[in-house]
Amino acid sequence: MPSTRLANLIDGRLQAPVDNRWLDIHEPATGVVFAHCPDSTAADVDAAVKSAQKAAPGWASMPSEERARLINRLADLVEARLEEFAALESRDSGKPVALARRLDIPRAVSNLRFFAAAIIAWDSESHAMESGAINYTLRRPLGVVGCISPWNLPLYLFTWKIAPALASGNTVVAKPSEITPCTAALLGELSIEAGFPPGVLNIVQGRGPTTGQAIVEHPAIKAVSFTGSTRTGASIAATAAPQFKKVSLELGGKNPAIVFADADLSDQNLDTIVRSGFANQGEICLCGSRLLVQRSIYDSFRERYLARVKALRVGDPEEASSDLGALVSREHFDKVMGCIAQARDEGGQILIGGHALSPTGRCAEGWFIAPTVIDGLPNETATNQQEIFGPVVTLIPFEDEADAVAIANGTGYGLAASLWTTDLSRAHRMGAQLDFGIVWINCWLLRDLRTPFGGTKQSGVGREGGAEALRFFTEPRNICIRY
Ligand SMILES: NC(=O)C1=CN([C@@H]2O[C@H](COP(=O)(O)OP(=O)(O)OC[C@H]3O[C@@H](n4cnc5c(N)ncnc54)[C@H](O)[C@@H]3O)[C@@H](O)[C@H]2O)C=CC1
Ligand SMILES: O=C(O)/C=C/C=C(\O)C(=O)O
Repeated sequence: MPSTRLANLIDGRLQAPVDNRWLDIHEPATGVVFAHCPDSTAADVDAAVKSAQKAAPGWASMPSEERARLINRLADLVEARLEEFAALESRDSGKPVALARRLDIPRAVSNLRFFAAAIIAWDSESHAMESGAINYTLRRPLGVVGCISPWNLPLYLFTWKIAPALASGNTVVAKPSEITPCTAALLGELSIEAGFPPGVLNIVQGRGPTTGQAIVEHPAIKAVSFTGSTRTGASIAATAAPQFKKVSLELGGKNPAIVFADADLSDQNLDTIVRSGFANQGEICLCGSRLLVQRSIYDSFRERYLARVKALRVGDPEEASSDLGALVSREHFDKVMGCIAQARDEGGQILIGGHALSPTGRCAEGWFIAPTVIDGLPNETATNQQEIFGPVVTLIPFEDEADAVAIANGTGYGLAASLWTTDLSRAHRMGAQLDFGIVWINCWLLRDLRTPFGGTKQSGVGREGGAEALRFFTEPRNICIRY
């Protein structure tokens, strides 16, 4: 298949970057370049912002039912081409096509439909004063907003940002990751077919420090919604603060999965615990990369857990039988292999995996790593403190509830914890004590799009999802009427 050139979507038209410079897009499963993406500059961003500014008044004053209709139309178009999107997402990111078909693309469709419905159902607050006045809150769109998304769940997270931004009446300048730009580019094409007015949704492809930075810096961008690394989140916050821009930052995690001796360790629950560590090659900020197990069941649990991890099949993402595919890039593969080497240096015992894999055939040169489980490292080690973002899980024993809370909270991150217990009182107690934005009890990644989504500490600032996202993308105005 000849390699293709992706385009920017600016002012309702597919355009090449002003400087005509392009980035190579690799297929992680083979290491081969299969597409080229615009290496856009500040000039492309500026053109997108100007178009978004022009479109803003019309889009903001359009009835929300009409905005919702267009967003639903886009969802229908994505759904109609689900297979094509899933194949492209898999090729671009290395994830199994089965996962993209089951999770990524359906969730992208749900994101669009959810916020199309949410904006119609959204109501405004009012506060009556006994002294004879009534207040109500108007929520106005911010104007032009920036949405910057990462490579691990490309279309899933891209739509998670643009859907609430558009539904609440903002015009958007969005940038997907330069590592996985393909599905956002296809979505951009479909937005033209759906009938979005020019300038409402602009997609500028390119690198973080250039294109991304230009979006964050642009004075006409009123807010930035970002998902990605903690380091980049800090840089975005530093750029945005002097301009008093709103920021929503969804950053890294070092999440605990906590298994008590009284947990229901059915096959189904064990499968979920394994999935929480290794889904999407461990490249999800919510993955339970620290597996805390009560000491009284440590040995028996470890045996059953390892048997299941051993059964995971790593291979060609195109094969329906592959549970894990390739890591997203050579650079990320090197980072994860470096983390495994560091764990060895710290005295960790590799129970399983710990090495790269070379599937035969077309994937021989791909960036595959065997699911890896490491034992024997205290919580304070770098391995247990740094986000690895790969198929690597550490096992950590704990004595009792207080010990589990101390170890779980003993990290600079605070995104998501999962807790496995049949003791309901313990579940409530720990739910209140765990310093994480999300606590899953006897489940993992069970998502209700109405709930607040985000983390504490270095995992970010603000919440996405449901009304939280609509609040972020709007400015409240208090109207007070005396009668
Ligand atoms: N929490 C999460 O969901 C994610 C965490 N990560 C973590 O980050 C590590 C590095 O991965 P990267 O791809 O380098 O993540 P990154 O945070 O640099 O990239 C995420 C997005 O931000 C953009 N970006 C980068 N620098 C920017 C800047 N100065 N201004 C504006 N936008 C900018 C990128 O182009 C991309 O679209 C991973 O190993 C992983 O640990 C990566 C992706 C997602
Ligand atoms: O909204 C979700 O269900 C998942 C979000 C995941 C991330 O933000 C991530 O992995 O970066």
